[in-house]
Amino acid sequence: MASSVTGSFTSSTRSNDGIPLRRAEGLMLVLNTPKGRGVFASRDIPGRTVLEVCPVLVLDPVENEEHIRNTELYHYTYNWPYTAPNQGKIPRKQVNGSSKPPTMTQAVILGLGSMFNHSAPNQNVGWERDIDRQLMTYTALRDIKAGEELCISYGQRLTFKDTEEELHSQSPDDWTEVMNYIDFI
Ligand SMILES: C[S@@+](CC[C@H](N)C(=O)[O-])C[C@H]1O[C@@H](n2cnc3c(N)ncnc32)[C@H](O)[C@@H]1O
Repeated sequence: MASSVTGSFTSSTRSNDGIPLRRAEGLMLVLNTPKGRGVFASRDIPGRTVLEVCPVLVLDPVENEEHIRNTELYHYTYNWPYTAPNQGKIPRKQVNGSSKPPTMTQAVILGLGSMFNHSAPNQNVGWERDIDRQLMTYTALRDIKAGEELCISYGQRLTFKDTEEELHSQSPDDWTEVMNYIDFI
């Protein structure tokens, strides 16, 4: 990390106009689950609780394709709509030789957002992008009991073997059902 951060604050950093960042009480990181690390509830969490508001690092699409895609970090990124900086300026190179400016890229979610594992049958956390402010908000989709893992859905194209694959037959046939949960928040 660049070492330009110092202990001093400018007048603008004392402003009250900032974005409130939140992390709910009762979240814990468990290190050795079958999915690697995971986020669990250490107490009951009511449905609709905002679990975390996470700042986002939006990646340059070319850097993402040429570099990040070949690293472990790629498994932690989310699809993110891309707007070139400086109104209409396109990245220094196009993605995969395409003649069109990219409209999508990937983003790294800072904070706990990158620790939520995937569960198709037991998704209990929804996420919502705030494109303009480069934030991701995670919300409990239902009441969550102490001891439950907090899981999002990564969708259907996974880049790893899902430890819950055998449970998929019990997941909703109709994915609009899952979208309905998400509308609930
Ligand atoms: C965003 S990270 C989640 C945190 C990760 N478990 C860790 O320890 O850093 C995504 C990675 O977690 C693992 N993972 C998440 N959900 C999984 C699942 N249902 N089955 C197996 N592995 C899973 C995969 O290795 C995946 O690439």
